[in-house]
Amino acid sequence: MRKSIATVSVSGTLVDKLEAIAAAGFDGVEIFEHDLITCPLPPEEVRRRAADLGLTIDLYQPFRDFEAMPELDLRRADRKFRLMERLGADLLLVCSNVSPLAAGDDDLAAEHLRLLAGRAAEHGIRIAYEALAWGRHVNDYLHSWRIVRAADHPNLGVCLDSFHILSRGSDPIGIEAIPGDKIFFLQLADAPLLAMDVLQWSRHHRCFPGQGGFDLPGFLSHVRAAGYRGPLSLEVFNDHFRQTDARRTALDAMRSLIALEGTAHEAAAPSGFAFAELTGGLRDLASALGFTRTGVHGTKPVELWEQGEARLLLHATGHEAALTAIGLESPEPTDAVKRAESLLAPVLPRVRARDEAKLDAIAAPDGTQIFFCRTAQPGGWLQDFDPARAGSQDVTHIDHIALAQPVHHFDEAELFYRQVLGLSPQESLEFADPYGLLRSKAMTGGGTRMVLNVAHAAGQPPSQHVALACADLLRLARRLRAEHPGLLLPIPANYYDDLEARHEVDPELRELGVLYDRDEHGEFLHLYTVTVGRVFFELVQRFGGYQGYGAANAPVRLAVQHSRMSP
Ligand SMILES: O=C(O)c1ccc(O)c(O)c1
Ligand SMILES: [Mg+2]
Repeated sequence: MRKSIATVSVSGTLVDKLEAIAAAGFDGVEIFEHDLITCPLPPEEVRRRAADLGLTIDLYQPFRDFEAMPELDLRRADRKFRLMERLGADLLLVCSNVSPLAAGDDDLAAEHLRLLAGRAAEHGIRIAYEALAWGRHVNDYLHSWRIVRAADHPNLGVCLDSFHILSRGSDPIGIEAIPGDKIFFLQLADAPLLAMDVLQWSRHHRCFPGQGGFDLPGFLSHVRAAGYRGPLSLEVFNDHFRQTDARRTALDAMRSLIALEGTAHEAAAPSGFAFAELTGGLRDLASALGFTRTGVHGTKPVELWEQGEARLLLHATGHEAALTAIGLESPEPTDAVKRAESLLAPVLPRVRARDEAKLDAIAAPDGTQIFFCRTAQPGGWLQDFDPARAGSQDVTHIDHIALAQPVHHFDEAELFYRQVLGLSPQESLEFADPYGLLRSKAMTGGGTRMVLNVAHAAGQPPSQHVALACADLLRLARRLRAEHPGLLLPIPANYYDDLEARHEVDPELRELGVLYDRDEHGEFLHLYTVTVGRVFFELVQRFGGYQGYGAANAPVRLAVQHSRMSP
């Protein structure tokens, strides 16, 4: 289907917006009135720019507070029709009246809309009537359809907007009863499931399909079943997207539509971590945690450090320590890359020596490289290392990797991990940091657990971490406390006073500085190393079916990390 987007969804001036939207591959735009009014170019010039960029102007909007007013005002409409002729737009969105002066009279609303459609027809223009979720009398899509049906004019149809329909909890199955050719326009937006005033929710928190909690695939299937043939158009009012780079937002918007349409290449979710790649000379830390250097890369200054199934690729270079790449176990790496490519993720060029294993990599939104590997396969990536097995077995595998995302790119990161990698978002959590509120969301599937955290600008502790699963965390903690004093993050006694008030726990937790959590499935022990550069390690042990990440203890970790950063 053709793909469009409302200019309100991206940042910049109208010309910036059109350029970014065209660059992302959209076919058309909805021009938001505010963007035109504030634009120095005459409508004819906007029309020419859009055409030069290969964009059609699919809709002009919004026309407000028209129907069922005490006095019919066609003068304002006439002016807008003339403007639309100059702009080359032939569809006007009329949203349901929010004025206290409007009458709750469907016959009058239908009569007014019929007259409006008649006047529009003289200009070759059609009217799409949209029920705003907060409309004074008309706030439900079936109500708007009843009025359109009663008005019975060929130039009048409905505009369906997924936000208005799903935010009110209306059942979208009713869409199938609307004739497809009476659905003049379709606007798509997702949103996080929030309990708040619906107008505020709509104007600030809409997001692209797949970034929120609505069932957009289900919604779209009803619209398709109705026989709608027009464009899929994104209309997203979002405080962050108004501020971020328009090209990046437009590309993300396009990615969300490709995923929603279901036309991306299919690939299975990764089944776990093959490796974590880190720069900045973390050898001493790895060694203290019981990792052994088991290989050296044939051609690159990279060492393989292993323990159980946990593998670290360590660069010796002296940059600030940072996590630069993640290897994911993928049943079919070629499919994974094809899916990523079809969803517009940047595929990274790899320079490799002739006999090295082929590794396919893409870039995540924060620049982290993601490699798709089949470690067990003969000739897999491990062949590039000269192996010598040995070492301790306290750590069994990588449990999860947590990456801080800039606040403006959190939604983009969520969409990436969800659609490109096939992970499912878990509950969004918030916890107090001494200097901010931290948002965190786990993305999981097929044995892979990623945690995305919001990075704050002000004094945020470095926050990339690799969590290592341990067979016997207390044993490892005893050894680390004895042999490497200063390696583990100290935990305040007040934490244990509170913990012991809530649960009967082993007093050794306090001695060792081990943190504790539990959920309805099981228990969790964890602790943290001090931070080196941007990176720290977490050691975890899950008991029973514990599903979480110790988020309840995150405020304690953050406070300790902050106190260590200050002089
Ligand atoms: O928030 C609004 O006013 C508004 C305007 C036009 C729309 O299409 C819409 O969905 C909301
Ligand atoms: Mg709308």
